[in-house]
Amino acid sequence: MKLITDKKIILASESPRRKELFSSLGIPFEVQPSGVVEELEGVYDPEQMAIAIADLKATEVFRKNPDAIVIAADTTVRIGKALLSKPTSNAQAKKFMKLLSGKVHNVITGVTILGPGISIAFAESTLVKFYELSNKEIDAYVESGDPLDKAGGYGIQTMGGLFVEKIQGDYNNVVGLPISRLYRTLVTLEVIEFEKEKSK
Ligand SMILES: Cc1cn([C@H]2C[C@H](O)[C@@H](COP(=O)(O)OP(=O)(O)OP(=O)(O)O)O2)c(=O)[nH]c1=O
Repeated sequence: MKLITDKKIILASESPRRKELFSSLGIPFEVQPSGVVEELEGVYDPEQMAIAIADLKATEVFRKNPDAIVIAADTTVRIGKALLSKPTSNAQAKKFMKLLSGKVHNVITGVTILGPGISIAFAESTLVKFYELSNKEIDAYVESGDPLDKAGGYGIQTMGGLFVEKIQGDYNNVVGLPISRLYRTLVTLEVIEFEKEKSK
């Protein structure tokens, strides 16, 4: 299958994982990180919050590129009533790991698509269950430096994947971009289409 587009597409993200996942569509795109400070006032549920932050990122880049289709995302981890974004220190990353140990959490990614006449957002949620973690393995994992650029303080695609007992939902959503749902949405919006096979 080959996908094509006649639009200028911008992924408003500095995340290498998002870039890699978006590349799987096989269409040309540019990367322009938004530089937005991810802070929001007010009370939001996790889905609303992930979408609101994705909106901020997409809006900032769309303002500078009003002819483009701009796609932004935000990932957050919810456990009980707590929302875990990226840990700001190793000490906080250890706290996050202790909270997640032996429990089920949600990984929620909000996605916003903006373009001329297009404004769409959705949130995708994946359930992840961690095994019970020992203090030794938490310390060893956190000292590796892996948690600091990742929501919830772990990477399912890196050694954090060793802690995962079960997952229910889209794996790529945990990595940071629900690419299958995004692909479907872009097809529905006619931003991307299938290249017709040339008749022989
Ligand atoms: C839970 C989890 C998150 N992550 C990453 C995905 C995101 O890059 C990051 C969540 O932070 P975000 O704030 O969503 O994204 P970002 O700051 O990295 O990039 P940008 O805002 O420019 O798009 O956590 C993993 O790589 N693996 C995981 O298992």
